[in-house]
Formats: sequence, structure tokens, C-alpha cells
Amino acid sequence: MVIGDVQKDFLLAVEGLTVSFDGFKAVNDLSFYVDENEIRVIIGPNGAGKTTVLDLICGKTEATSGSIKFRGQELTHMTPNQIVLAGVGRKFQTPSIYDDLTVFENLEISYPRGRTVFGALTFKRDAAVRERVEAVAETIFLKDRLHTSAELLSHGQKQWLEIGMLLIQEPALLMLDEPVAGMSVSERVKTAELLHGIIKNHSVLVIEHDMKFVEDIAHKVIVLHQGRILSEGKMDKVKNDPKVIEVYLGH
Ligand SMILES: Nc1ncnc2c1ncn2[C@@H]1O[C@H](COP(=O)(O)OP(=O)(O)OP(=O)(O)O)[C@@H](O)[C@H]1O
Repeated sequence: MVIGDVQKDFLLAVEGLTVSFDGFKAVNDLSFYVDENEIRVIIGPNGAGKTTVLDLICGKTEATSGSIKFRGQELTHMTPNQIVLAGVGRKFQTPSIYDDLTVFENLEISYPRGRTVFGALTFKRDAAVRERVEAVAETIFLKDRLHTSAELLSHGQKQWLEIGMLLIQEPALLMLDEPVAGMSVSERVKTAELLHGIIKNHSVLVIEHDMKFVEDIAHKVIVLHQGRILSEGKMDKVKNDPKVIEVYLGH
């Protein structure tokens, strides 16, 4: 992509994205670009189209028109599975961890199969998996809970575990739908810390309603309204935008 005279490669380039449900455009000619190592947050009133944008990117919903390029690959023609393999991970609002398994086991079963170079040397693979599980557990603040059954974790710890189950697959882009909903204040602070920690190797696209959390994490914010961008930029600019105050923040 050429902007001015500068050649720029975005991790994610969404252009003219539209989806129509029986003539109703839930997402309407939407364009935005996410950089490598960026935390981008989508905010906006109920029904603005935020979840639908994530559904389109992960292939759950088919676009009516427009383009979603991820590292130059067109995602709109790919299946959800191919999109995961291309490096896009998505966490839904409700955790989908296995309650009767331990933290270790939940992470272990999420480790991508068939990606190892060790082939039949199972013991080497086991060591690599264990090392990776431990590293991810540390990132998600659960290193000392590796052998705890997931059902005994707090709500926040369960959310972190699910983020860990995505991280172990090493997606380049992580999409999170309201990750701090239902969390305590201290868990929210730690989640912000977690996201800042992982962006050295990932970009993150988050839907969120908690404005304090948005301020803590967002490099840039998109305000969505009726399927279109109402405002975009740094949180400081966006939160003082009269249009945003009128349709969203003022309520
Ligand atoms: N599969 C579908 N069929 C028909 N309409 C849909 C479908 N999915 C979403 N919509 C509609 O598209 C609009 C946008 O919904 P969406 O869930 O993306 O909004 P949102 O911004 O995520 O809202 P919230 O903050 O309440 O989660 C809503 O009017 C919704 O009813």
C-alpha cells in the first residue's frame, strides 16, 4: 500500500467492508488499518456493528463486499480454519476452557499440532510443549496455578487462561471481545499489563465498553456507529470529539 510517498505494510487492512443482513447494512463501507505491535480498540453503542466486524475478520460471517487483507492475504475468501492458520486468533466473550482439566492441560491441548520440527522424537516435542506452556502460563499470571483445575480459577483467571490458549498458537493478530467484562479492578489492571506485554510479538484488536480500560490499553480507538466509523484516533482526541460524546460517551 502506498500512502503519500511512503510504502507501508499493515498487518491488517480492511477496505470498503460491507455486510448486509436482509438489506440492513450492519457494517457499511468500513475501512481501517492495524499496524504490527498495535493495540486497537473498537468502541461504540449497542448494535453499532462491533461484533460483526470481528465475525467478518475471523470468517464467521461472510462479507457482502469489500476486502480484509492480513499480511497481504485476502481473508474474505478463506474458511474460519484457514484464517486461524494464517495467524488470526479470536476470543469470544464466554470462556471456552475445559473446567475439568488443569491449567497446564488446557494450554497443552491448545498447542498447535504438527508444527514441530522434531517429528517422531516425542520426548523432544514434550519438552518443547512444556517449555512453551510454562512461558505462556507466566505471561497470563498462572505459573503457580499450572496444576490447578480450571474450575477453581476466578472469573478473571479463566479469561486469562483463554487468552493463553490463543497465545500458545502464536497468532499475529489476537481479537478479544470485551475481555475485562466481569473482572475486578485489579484484574483489569493486570489484563492491561498482559496486553502491553504481548504486543512485542502480536497485534491486538479489542472490543470494549470499559473506558478506563480503553484508556489504559489503546494505541488508537475506532468509534463505530451504525456500521461506520464515527471517529478514529488517539483516545484523547476521540473522547473529546463532540460527535462521540453525542452518540456514545455522553450517555
Ligand atoms: N446474523 C445476523 N443477522 C441479522 N442481523 C444481524 C446479524 N448479526 C448482527 N446483526 C445486527 O447487526 C447489528 C450490529 O450488531 P453487532 O452485534 O455487531 O453490534 P455490536 O456493536 O457488537 O453491539 P453490542 O455492543 O450490543 O454487542 C445489530 O442491529 C444486529 O441486530
